[in-house]
Amino acid sequence: MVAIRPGSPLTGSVTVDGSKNAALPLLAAAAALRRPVRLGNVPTNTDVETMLTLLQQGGWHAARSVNDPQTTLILPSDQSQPDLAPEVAARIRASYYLVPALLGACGRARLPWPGGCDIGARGMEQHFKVYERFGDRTTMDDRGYFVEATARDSGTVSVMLPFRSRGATVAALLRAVVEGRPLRLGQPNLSPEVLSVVEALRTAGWESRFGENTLSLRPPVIPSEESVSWRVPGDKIEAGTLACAVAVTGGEAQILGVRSGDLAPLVDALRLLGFPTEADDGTLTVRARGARPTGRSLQAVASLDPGALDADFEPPLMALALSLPGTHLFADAINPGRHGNLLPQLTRLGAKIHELCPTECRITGPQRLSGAGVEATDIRTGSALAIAGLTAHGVTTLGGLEQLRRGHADLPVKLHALGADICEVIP
Ligand SMILES: CC(=O)N[C@H]1[C@@H](OP(=O)(O)OP(=O)(O)OC[C@H]2O[C@@H](n3ccc(=O)[nH]c3=O)[C@H](O)[C@@H]2O)O[C@H](CO)[C@@H](O)[C@@H]1O
Ligand SMILES: C=C(OP(=O)(O)O)C(=O)O
Repeated sequence: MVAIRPGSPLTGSVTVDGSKNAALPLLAAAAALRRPVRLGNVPTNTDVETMLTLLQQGGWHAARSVNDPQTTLILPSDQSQPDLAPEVAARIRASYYLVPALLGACGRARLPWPGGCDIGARGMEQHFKVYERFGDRTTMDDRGYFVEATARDSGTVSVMLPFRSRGATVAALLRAVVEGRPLRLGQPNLSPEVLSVVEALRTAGWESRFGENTLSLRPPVIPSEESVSWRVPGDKIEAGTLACAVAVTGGEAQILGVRSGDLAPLVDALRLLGFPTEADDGTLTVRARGARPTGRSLQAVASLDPGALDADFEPPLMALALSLPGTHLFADAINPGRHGNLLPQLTRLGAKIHELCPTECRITGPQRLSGAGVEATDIRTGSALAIAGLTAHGVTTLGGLEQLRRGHADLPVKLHALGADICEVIP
């Protein structure tokens, strides 16, 4: 566990890791492509390490470069095998991204129900609808699901998603890649993580177009087996978390290595609250020293719509808002169990939170928090508690670091580098 105490304002600069949630589908895309892929800026958090283990189990060569451990080489499978160790695959949500690659390599995929953050019912019936549109047979039981490729057609596959699921969008893209078929996808998820996959496929010769309501993909005119190089974008959520930590302490810092466009809703939120914030040329600058909170009401509503607030920004913003004047609204109906994880932990620090319903709450600040023992019950609950601990009077001990490390290789180290009073303690 780590112990956190309030201290001086966070200052300096720090570089974020590659994004876990972009790295996971890019690794699966590399496996689906059946060409050598050199992927740079691959973070070392445990979910990504789990994904690399799964690729190796499936027969792919997936290894970090000795000279540059952030670069991973993924080579096509010659000895594929579709039955990945269920206890490993069940650790992460993103094991479901491997279905298309396994279908391409073995014609079938058997996986356990996905794990990952325990933040409410997390269905995947839209993935199965996607596979069925490609002619695959799907079966499921208590332990997991089985997908089998049956059809060998070549025309365009059209799929209309009922909502903008990131997982189902990636499933459709990668299934089209494996089958070499054009895809027309209605109501796609257009998050930066999905667009990173689209961009990567373009470098491999796939044509793609998208507007707000449709995403289309076409195979390369001349297929190639040459290697391609991709790069995982910087982690927007890690950057946003660090920005909230800087703001809560009244500090001033530069957070490097993240694309400015990925941060627009977070930057808007910080500015609305009164923190001068710029995102330019891969650098997020937060100047909270001497900043006057506006007292304006933040409405942090998680959404899957293009350009809207990513659900994973909501917890760090909630931790920040507790220290600010005004009445602020928070909602995450995408992950219906998130508040059930986060709110009781913040309450242990003395936060007064008015729950409007299980997925919506109102906070009126500023509130004075007191240090206590808390638990990272999911990745973003962990990072929000680290932020809250920076202002809570006394010592906050944060346990459950294995959850935090699933998404961030070393968030406490980065906070320490900015001057936070945070250290690892043996319980
Ligand atoms: C690995 C990864 O990138 N995880 C992110 C991804 O999760 P996740 O992979 O769950 O995201 P999706 O966009 O696919 O799904 C969002 C929600 O829709 C529901 N759903 C989805 C598909 C389906 O077939 N049926 C169904 O019911 C689930 O309740 C799910 O929680 O997006 C969430 C919301 O932006 C983020 O909080 C997670 O950090
Ligand atoms: C919810 C998250 O991850 P996962 O979907 O992998 O559980 C997350 O990254 O915050």
